[in-house]
Amino acid sequence: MTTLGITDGQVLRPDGTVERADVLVDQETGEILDVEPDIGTSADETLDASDSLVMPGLVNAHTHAAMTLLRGYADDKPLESWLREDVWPAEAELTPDDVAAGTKLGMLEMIRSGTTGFVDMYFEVPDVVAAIDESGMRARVGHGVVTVGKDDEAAHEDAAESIAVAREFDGAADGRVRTAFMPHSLTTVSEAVFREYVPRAREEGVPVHLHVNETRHEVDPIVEEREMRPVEYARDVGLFDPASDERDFLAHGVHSDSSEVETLAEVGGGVVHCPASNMKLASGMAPVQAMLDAGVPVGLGTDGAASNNDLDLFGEMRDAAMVGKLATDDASAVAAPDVVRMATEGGATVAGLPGGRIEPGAAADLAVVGLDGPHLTPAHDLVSHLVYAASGRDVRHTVCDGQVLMRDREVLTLDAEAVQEAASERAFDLVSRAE
Ligand SMILES: N[C@@H](CCSC[C@H]1O[C@@H](n2cnc3c(=O)[nH]cnc32)[C@H](O)[C@@H]1O)C(=O)O
Ligand SMILES: [Zn+2]
Repeated sequence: MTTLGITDGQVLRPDGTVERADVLVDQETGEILDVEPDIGTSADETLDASDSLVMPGLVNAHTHAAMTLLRGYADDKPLESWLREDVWPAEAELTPDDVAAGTKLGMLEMIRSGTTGFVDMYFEVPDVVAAIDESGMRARVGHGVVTVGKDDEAAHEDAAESIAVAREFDGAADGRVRTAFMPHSLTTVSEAVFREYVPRAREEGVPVHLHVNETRHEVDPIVEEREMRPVEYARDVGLFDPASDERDFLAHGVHSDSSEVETLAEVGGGVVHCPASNMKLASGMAPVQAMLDAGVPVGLGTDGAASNNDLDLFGEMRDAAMVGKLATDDASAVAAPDVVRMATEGGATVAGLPGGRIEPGAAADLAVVGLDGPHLTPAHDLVSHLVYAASGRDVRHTVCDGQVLMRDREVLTLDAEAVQEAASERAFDLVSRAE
């Protein structure tokens, strides 16, 4: 057994308390062995956590990692015109190598800011998986299906590809990669495709992940045509089935009404709250406190870097807390401890990934946050600091599956300079092809 010891830090425990302890990790199983004072120094490899907080690695439960290539390419527009006029034309030009380069850039940024696991909906999934394998991160990935504007044959091909990659790559990268069937949304994928392919996802034993209730524009046609709320329609086509072993989960849920919140709680449907993307595209604000109160599993996501515009989950935590209060006119809503839980354990639960808790037997997915900056002084309450004062730049070390991905702010698994250079070059080339 080779061990990793994270020494001399304070540790954020699953109940939200903080205690002085070392964390000892079995690097072969990737699990935490123990959390006790003074147990780390004799480990094979050590990480210094003095003046730092060891927290569960953050989980970005909804993103499109390769969209880093379109960061800052089209801003200040609502979702529908942003997608149709700018994003989709550029994405039509993407090559597998572009997607690999953009995904690596996204992972570099995520590792730098303490994220250890993510959910990725995109295309060229084999290349995405190869990049994840290299980075050492954990992810649930899928091929996003869009059928609007396609003939029947092309629509079926797209959906069949999503099922095929979900089957092929589940368990890849030593089990760090899991998969899902990922229809883009209830309005960009036809009813026929849902009815035919959701059962196939069930046969493969993979969950379904999609965008739901993101904008009013997406809700209205469903309510008008079907006289059902979107979550109800989703259930009608087979999603959020409590009898399924897999947890289906939706991104956004902005316009979910109280009946939909009830339903999601009842059936255990997960929600990924993406506050920055929802503010930037003026989509609205999800009823997050109501979801938490009802017992809906909630995680946090950045969405793609083109609608955020970064992948730093510390920013998401602050946004979630701030807008959660503003939207409900209640300063006690979406409180810091709940936000930290959403960004860690909540995201892991929603995405069905290990991690999110620092305790013996849990996956050793960890972020070590330096506390020595003036903006984190004095340390009255470290959970408060994580949400309201810290940023991803405060992260010193990142560990996933027991392996050190970043030591002293240097990413070990990806060559930062080469990744940034390749992504810039490909991004400029991509947009010039699209124009
Ligand atoms: N196979 C599909 C690709 C779908 S991938 C997932 C898609 O979600 C898009 N996307 C990114 N952010 C958002 C959002 O906030 N809402 C809805 N879609 C988004 C993204 O641009 C990408 O096209 C095709 O042939 O077009
Ligand atoms: Zn999205």
